[in-house]
Amino acid sequence: MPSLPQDEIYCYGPLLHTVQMAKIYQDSKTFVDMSLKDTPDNTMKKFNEFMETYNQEPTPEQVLDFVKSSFSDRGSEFQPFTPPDWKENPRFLDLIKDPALRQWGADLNSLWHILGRKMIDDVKENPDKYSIIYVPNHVIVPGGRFLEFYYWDSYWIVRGLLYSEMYATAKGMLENFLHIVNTFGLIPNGGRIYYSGRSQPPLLTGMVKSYVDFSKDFEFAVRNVDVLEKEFNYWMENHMIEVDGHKLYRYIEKTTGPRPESYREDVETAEEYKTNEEKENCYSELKAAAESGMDFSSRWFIDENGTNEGGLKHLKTRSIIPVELNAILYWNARLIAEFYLLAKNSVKAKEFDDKAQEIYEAVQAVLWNQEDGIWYDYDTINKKPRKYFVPTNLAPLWTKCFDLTKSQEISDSVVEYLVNKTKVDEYPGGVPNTLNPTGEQWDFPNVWPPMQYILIKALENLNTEESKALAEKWATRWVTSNFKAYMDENGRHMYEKYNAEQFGGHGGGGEYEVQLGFGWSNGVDIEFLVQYGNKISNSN
Ligand SMILES: OC[C@H]1O[C@H](O[C@H]2O[C@H](CO)[C@@H](O)[C@H](O)[C@H]2O)[C@H](O)[C@@H](O)[C@@H]1O
Repeated sequence: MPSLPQDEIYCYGPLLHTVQMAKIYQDSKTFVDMSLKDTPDNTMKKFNEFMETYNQEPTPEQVLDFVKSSFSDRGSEFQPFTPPDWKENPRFLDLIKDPALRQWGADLNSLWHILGRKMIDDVKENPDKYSIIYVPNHVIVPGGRFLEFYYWDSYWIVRGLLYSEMYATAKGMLENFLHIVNTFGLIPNGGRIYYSGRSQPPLLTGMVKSYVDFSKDFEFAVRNVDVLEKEFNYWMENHMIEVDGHKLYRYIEKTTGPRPESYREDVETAEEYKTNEEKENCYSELKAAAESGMDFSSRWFIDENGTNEGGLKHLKTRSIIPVELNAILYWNARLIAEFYLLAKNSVKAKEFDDKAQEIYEAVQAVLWNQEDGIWYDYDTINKKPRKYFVPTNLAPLWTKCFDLTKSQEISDSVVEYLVNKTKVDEYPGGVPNTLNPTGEQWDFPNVWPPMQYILIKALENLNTEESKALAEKWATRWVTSNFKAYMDENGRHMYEKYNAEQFGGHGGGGEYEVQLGFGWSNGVDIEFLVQYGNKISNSN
């Protein structure tokens, strides 16, 4: 990622440190989302004078005055906007049998209005004054404090848009991502420059596949396959780790300093470390966890005994090989091969089929656990599988990174794992992200929409009687529980995360309040309403 003039305001440096450590906003993200009233240079000059005036020790009130005089409120980079291809009655609504659920489907479709964002022209003309990354087309965002695009969220948002027949909006978002790969060489975690040192689970190729499947616009894949290859290579070149001669991939981030959007929180987490090196190490683990999308979770803890107990000081994200990242990269390679074949480039198609095969073999050799009949993350410090439940243990089934001829055998062990060994089928509000109640947002009892999606698709892909029955049961439970939460007396809300222990409850915990909106929740519910809505009734 090239360096930008506004980096020293939004990404590192004394101004960022002074403002974030003054605790003038409850949510650290508020400040880094504000736009500049003047150029970065002039703002830095003004800041240096301000610090001199107050002997380098301004009070929080003085810092707040400085921020108010130098920055515009967050959100000022957008203009009111309705996606032009929005339709009131997309055909998917006809597939929903229950009238109350059908009305909810219509409400979900209407939420694309509220989540649509278009940048004002000034962002393109004066990008130095903004932390937002300029993109040519409008986007659908997650919602709440998340005013910009998020990489992996967009996979479920794009699928929801496609069911809503908003092909132009979906295609525009894909073009934005392709533009970003061409400009930055990677897709940042989210649409802000302070996110650009890390990515998120690489689902652009999967989004292109979804778009092509729905629209039959095969030319789009043919035209852009080289950009998808470029993104794939970014992951190959920056995330590889070898285990027993196999190349696998993990989450890792290489910039220095705390996460700008959670600066104070990260400084406090690193407080117990004395040396700069230890602190930087801690920041790197936090940022690598953010790259995974699961920030934060005991999934990334390795304590002194090699277990997942402890807290953020035990984060060892970079030393854990995550099942889903490897399963997704396998899928990317397969899809890129498919697109090269469409482009009649059989040499490239073969190259990517070979890459897929290589990842497949590594996943089977290192992550598959024959004893339990499931895949596990791998701990490279203690050289052992991490035998903890995470929905992503099933990700190879979602991306078809498994031997399809062994479906029944795998289905037997996977269903046994879910129903009897981990008992994750027993929760009324969905399958929790882990079984470890740490208070972190990606731990028990929180249930996350993308994970319900991965689990249900995994079971569907096994295509056995038992796995299909469980998939239908979980999809029904998910839809009806989310509907109950939506109809709650506190208002009509879609939440970013839900609660395994409560049918109709919503999630909490972690470093920010539960957010409303919400992009991926809407996308996942729309897809399950499409698939199972002819059977589900609100009284199920
Ligand atoms: O500001 C804290 C963190 O917020 C984001 O993470 C969470 O929200 C994202 C948007 O829905 C989602 O993609 C991610 O999985 C959530 O954990 C952000 O992505 C983090 O990088 C950021 O530090």
